Amino acid sequence: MLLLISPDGVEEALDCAKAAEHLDIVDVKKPDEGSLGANFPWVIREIRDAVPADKPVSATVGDVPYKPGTVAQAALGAVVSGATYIKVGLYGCTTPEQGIAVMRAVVRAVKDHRPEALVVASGYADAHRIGCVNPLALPDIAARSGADAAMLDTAVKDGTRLFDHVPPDTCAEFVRRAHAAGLLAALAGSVRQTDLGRLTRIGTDIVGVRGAVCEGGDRNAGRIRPHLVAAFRSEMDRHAREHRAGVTTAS
Ligand SMILES: O=C[C@H](O)COP(=O)(O)O
Repeated sequence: MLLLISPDGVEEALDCAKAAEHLDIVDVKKPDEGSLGANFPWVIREIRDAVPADKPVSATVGDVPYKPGTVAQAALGAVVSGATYIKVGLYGCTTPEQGIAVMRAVVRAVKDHRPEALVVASGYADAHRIGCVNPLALPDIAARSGADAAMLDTAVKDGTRLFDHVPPDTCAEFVRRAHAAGLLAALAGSVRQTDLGRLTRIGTDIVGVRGAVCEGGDRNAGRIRPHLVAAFRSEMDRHAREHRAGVTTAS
């Protein structure tokens, strides 16, 4: 399982760089503009320059509306600025068809510019609270639009968590559908160390976190700390070892 960490700007990205050996992807976002809030192109560029070259930089394009043209332009901005994972939160899409229309436009915009960049179609575990497309529709949306990964995060960061909205069995079905379509499966949403056993067992490819590696577990007031990133990775590694050895723990 790969570890994706979401700093809110250049300063936190520098702290991520100090913990680079413990993480796999640095994800640029602007949390005060939403769960998948988009940051400025110059911030993506600065962060690309600040983190080791062998660590991919991801950028969120935003909690986007059902406006394929607008979103395709934003996605191009992210890839031109140096991101090689482009994440789109389908916030304003109420049907799979709308999600596919947005994601097809994004895939074309991104891959015309940089064919090897990975496009991530993200839905929301708490979709029922915001009226957007059902979480289990994401793998099909991603596959039919030519994206590379399907993801779930939470839209409302109020302390509720991924498994509060999409139970582990349903997350397992999400992962199964993504893998059946040849996609990566990414899961996030106030994930804690105690969730890592289940995320490992269901075959999650990428886990995305912010709050769990911030001081006090606070994604808004706390800052990302390198030692918390190291501790989180260590717990991931422990679960991976136990999974390989066939050990099942309670969490
Ligand atoms: O993409 C990952 C998100 O930033 C997760 O943030 P969170 O762990 O604070 O919910």
